[in-house]
Amino acid sequence: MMLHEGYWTGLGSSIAGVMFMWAIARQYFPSQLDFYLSNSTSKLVRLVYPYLEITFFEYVGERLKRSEAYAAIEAYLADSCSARAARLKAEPDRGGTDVALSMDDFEEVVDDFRGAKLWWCSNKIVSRRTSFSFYPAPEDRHSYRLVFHRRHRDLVVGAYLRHVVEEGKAIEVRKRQRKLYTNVANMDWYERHRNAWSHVPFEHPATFDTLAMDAAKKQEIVEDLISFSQSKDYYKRIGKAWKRGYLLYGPPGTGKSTMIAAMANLLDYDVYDLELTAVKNNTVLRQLLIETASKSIIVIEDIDCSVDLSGKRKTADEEKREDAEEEKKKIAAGRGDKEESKVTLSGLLNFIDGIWSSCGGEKLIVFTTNHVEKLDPALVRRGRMDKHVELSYCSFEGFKVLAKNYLGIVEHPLFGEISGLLEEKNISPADVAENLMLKYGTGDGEKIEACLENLIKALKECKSKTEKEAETATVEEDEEAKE
Ligand SMILES: Nc1ncnc2c1ncn2[C@@H]1O[C@H](COP(=O)(O)OP(=O)(O)OP(=O)(O)O)[C@@H](O)[C@H]1O
Repeated sequence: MMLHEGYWTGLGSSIAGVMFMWAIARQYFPSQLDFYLSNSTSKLVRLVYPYLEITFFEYVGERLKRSEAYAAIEAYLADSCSARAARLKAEPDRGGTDVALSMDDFEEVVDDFRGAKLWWCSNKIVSRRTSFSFYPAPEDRHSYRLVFHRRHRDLVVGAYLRHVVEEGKAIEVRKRQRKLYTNVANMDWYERHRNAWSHVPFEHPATFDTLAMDAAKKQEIVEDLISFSQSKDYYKRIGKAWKRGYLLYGPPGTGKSTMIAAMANLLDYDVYDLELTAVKNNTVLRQLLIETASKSIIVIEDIDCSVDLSGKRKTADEEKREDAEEEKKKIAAGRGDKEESKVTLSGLLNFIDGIWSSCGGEKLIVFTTNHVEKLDPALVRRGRMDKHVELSYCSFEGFKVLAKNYLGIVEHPLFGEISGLLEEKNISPADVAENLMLKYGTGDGEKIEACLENLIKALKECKSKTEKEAETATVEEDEEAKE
């Protein structure tokens, strides 16, 4: 049927009339109209589409921080549902030594939870790229969308999401490549990453099994660490930050660093090796420590050599004021960055007691020293350093652990002589280990015997315990006399 020209003209002016009335109405009753329309539209949609959706974006807020919930969902879906996904993407994992599979963009998987069916979909909002850019635009927004029936709302919002995030976090911990962080980075790294910590994969093989020390003491430490790592609820209940301080002390080469590696391996923690002498002042120290993640050990080795242990304790505000004044003086004098470290004992104590409590949980802080007697009692009092562990010269029990590690033996005719010598002489486990390296002789039996003979020789050359004690006493007397 042909419509004549007059029809179109009439229709055009009617639409224009309706639009004019609509514009007038919106001007006088804007909110009432919007409410009425959206309400009736959503009622209609709900009637025919009984599903709800929740979207989890990768970056929240100012895009500064990756959402922890998103990361946990990603790990959960990669582990539990990706087997069912048709399209997967592969990325290098564990420092590039492995391949990690996860859901590809715009892929869907179905999950089952207590009889409820849930659909997950991975989305990406691709941002516009300028024609001359070769790089992926940083504004690409990744998200996961969860779709479920309205009747499962309470189950999903309560138990299911908790289950996904908890499972996801546990998977992340299991699969992550642990890291050894250091703050002694070059300025290049700092400029590029704006992060004071640089890191390498943490791959130290030490375990408590291979550590030479008294078996009962070792057992006590292992139990203490495990109980700490399982005490989240306990710390919450008593209102204390989930942290524990360890002080490891003893002569050089007795296994303090080795024990820290064994602790990290036991608990699956990262290690932050904090070189205090490279920290400019207390403000930088605070920043560094705030940037440490949970499930980690913060290590300050040779604490007696790293911080000025003299001086009275100051409050955090006094510390900040002093740092600012120091900075001003430096600028006025036109001095560069290569300054001596200005970290003070009170800066360290303020951190352990104060800000420490508010920056994430599950952290161990470990101090090591060869001279426990030099430490300020305030630094190592219980509550700050909860556990004091002495690592000492090699006992026969310790030697047997090393003989098993290095030579693969638990008995030998020379053990008797070695046991007698170890009772008389002071030798560090590091020196024992050095002598047990299979580098002498030919056949296995001959090599082992050569190692043990070598150790006996080294032990005979060591000073006896009484000689050593007398020597230490004389040095201390001389130092006192000088003072
Ligand atoms: N108790 C021990 N059990 C097993 N191996 C040990 C032990 N003590 C030392 N070693 C061996 O000696 C080496 C040096 O030990 P480590 O660095 O742990 O000693 P340390 O007490 O930290 O020394 P320092 O005070 O000089 O830093 C280690 O690599 C390890 O092979």
